[in-house]
Amino acid sequence: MLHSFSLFRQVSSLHKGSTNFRLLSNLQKNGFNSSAIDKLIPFRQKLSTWLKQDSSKAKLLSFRLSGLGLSLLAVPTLRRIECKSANTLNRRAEHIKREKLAEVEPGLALSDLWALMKPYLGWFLLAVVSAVATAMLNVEIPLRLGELINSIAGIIREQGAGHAIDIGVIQPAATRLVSLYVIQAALTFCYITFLSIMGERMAADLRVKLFDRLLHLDMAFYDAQKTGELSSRLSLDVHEFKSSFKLTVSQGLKTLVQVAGCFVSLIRLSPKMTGLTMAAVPIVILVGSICGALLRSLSRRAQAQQAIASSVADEAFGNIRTVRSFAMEQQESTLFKQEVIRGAAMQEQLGMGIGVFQAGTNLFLNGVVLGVLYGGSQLLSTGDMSPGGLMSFLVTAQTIQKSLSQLSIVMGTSLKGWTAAARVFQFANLVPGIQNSEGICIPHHSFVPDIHFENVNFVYPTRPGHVVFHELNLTIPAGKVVALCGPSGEGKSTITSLLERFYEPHSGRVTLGGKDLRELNTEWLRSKVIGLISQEPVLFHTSILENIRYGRPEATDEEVREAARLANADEFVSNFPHGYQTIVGERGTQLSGGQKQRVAIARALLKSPPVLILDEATSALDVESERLVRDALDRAISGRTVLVIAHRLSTIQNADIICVIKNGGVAEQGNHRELMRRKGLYYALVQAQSTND
Ligand SMILES: Nc1ncnc2c1ncn2[C@@H]1O[C@H](COP(=O)(O)OP(=O)(O)OP(=O)(O)O)[C@@H](O)[C@H]1O
Repeated sequence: MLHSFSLFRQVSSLHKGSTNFRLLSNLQKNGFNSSAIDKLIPFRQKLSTWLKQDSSKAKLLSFRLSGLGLSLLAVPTLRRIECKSANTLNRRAEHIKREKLAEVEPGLALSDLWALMKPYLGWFLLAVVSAVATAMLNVEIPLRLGELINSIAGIIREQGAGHAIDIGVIQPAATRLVSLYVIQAALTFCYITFLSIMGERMAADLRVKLFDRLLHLDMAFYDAQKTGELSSRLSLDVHEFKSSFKLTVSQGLKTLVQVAGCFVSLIRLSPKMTGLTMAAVPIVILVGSICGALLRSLSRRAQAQQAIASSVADEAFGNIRTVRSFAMEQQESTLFKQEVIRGAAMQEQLGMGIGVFQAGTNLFLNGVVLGVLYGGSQLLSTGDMSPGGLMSFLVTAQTIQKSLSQLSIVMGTSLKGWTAAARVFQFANLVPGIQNSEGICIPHHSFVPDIHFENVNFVYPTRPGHVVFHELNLTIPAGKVVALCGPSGEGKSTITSLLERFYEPHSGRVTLGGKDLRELNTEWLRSKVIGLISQEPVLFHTSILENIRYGRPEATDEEVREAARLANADEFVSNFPHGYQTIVGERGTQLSGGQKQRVAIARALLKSPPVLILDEATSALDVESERLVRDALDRAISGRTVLVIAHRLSTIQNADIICVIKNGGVAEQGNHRELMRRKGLYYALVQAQSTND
């Protein structure tokens, strides 16, 4: 208890946004659990953020409570499902759910929307004009209809019943009406087409902008995001925004103009009846806004639930080999089913809620129409209104009724679209901390690729409580092979990430060729200087040829073959029926582990980088495969500055320098013979490994 209290006091003394490396490093060395520190720091930061944002949190809370009426309906159904699946992987789903519900919806800046629409303003104006004109015609048509009925009624009155109507007399009114219908059809075509063009182009722009931005964001961003979430923003959210934009502008604008125009028409037709009809409006607005709030809350929770089901599926597909090898298909399927049923139950309730709302609204508004009919017949009998006038009043009132129910759907959809756009722009507006194209490229002739880590302090942004490096100093001389070894989780891979500038040191610096990495052009650094051969070779779903060429698209087929020959890959690739054109699956399925590694080595060799990082494979290869890979690697490293992460110490005995990484720094260094003589950490590691072997 005292221990925890002292830990909390020490952690609480950290300033927000800063990392006290000495303190954290001491806490870790003294046995404090880093995950406990991790938990406390965000807690402290969350608390202060909560206090700062209290007003918006309060709003959110009241919004959630407003959904209580309908969420009560959901409880019994969900309980039943929960009981059935209590012994499945619920905790994973619970975790995802907590994350989803804790997400605060981002806001949308109008300037972002404006920037997106600006290139298509011409289409937008044409669409708006056509939609408004269509709406005005919708107002005008009932009046013209009334005019036609009045002229027919006039003829019948003049001629008496039983005579055929002289078409010539009603022709002008009929022609006007037909022309209006034709114009209305043409205008409808125009606004739908213009909005379609604009919506599709804006959605394409948004997708491209978002994808481009995501590709350039820092690694720290990816540490905190799920890839499924990113693709959902690229596809679903953009789609939602596009559809709702089109609907809002076309139907929303049209209905608003229609309601306003129809209202004016009603007053012109009969101010008295308009006054009576309008008495119903406040009731509609009040009931509409209460139901709207309830439905919005339910809709948000239903959407979050759907996202949970998608996350479960994404994880299962992404880790399909693990799922298979632990025979967890049934459990994964049950978990997915449980989340899908839960989502479906919520969607059903939402559907039911919308049904109740719309049925009630229709019933009420139809009652209003009956009232109008009753009032109208009274006015008809006193001669205060013509039959055509009553007909126009009824059609106009019904147009308003339809428009209002249309408007409530449009509002729901535009809210969804607004939220979706906000979510897209939330990522599209992020600025990468590490800019790719800024900085210098050292000319080839004066470039000596020696690397220095000088007093580097580092924590991962997603784990601010865990110090990875405290005052790390490490030198990798040009043209030498430096191997990193040490216990697991001590930071060997992190050194390579800092060298590739995936992350920035908190303090201290990393230099290459005498220049701080921050001064160098990152694109040049990654594409021309550093080559990486990682533990898990990553292949794309394309031909072997294109996989090797990845990173140097301008390389000729012959250069690709030459790289494959050096990497001992040419022979097995040529033996495939389609040779270099063989398509490999997303994760290089249909290639063996050793073959994948040799393709990855060929890819790195094609770049011919002066600095090579080798994250040695831990996966066991058979003797022949290992010999081929090792042979390829020996060729790959000759004449280069090489940083090797060694998992099996037997592979690094010939390295020029071996560094043991421990406790946030280099604990020991020298060549194999020196370190064995010293009988220190390296010696102990070698002993431990040979005992295990
Ligand atoms: N992306 C990340 N975000 C947060 N913490 C990370 C991340 N990657 C690694 N870590 C943490 O940083 C520490 C160093 O990890 P690193 O992968 O560099 O160790 P390593 O020595 O290469 O381990 P191994 O030998 O097991 O591969 C570990 O405690 C790890 O949990």
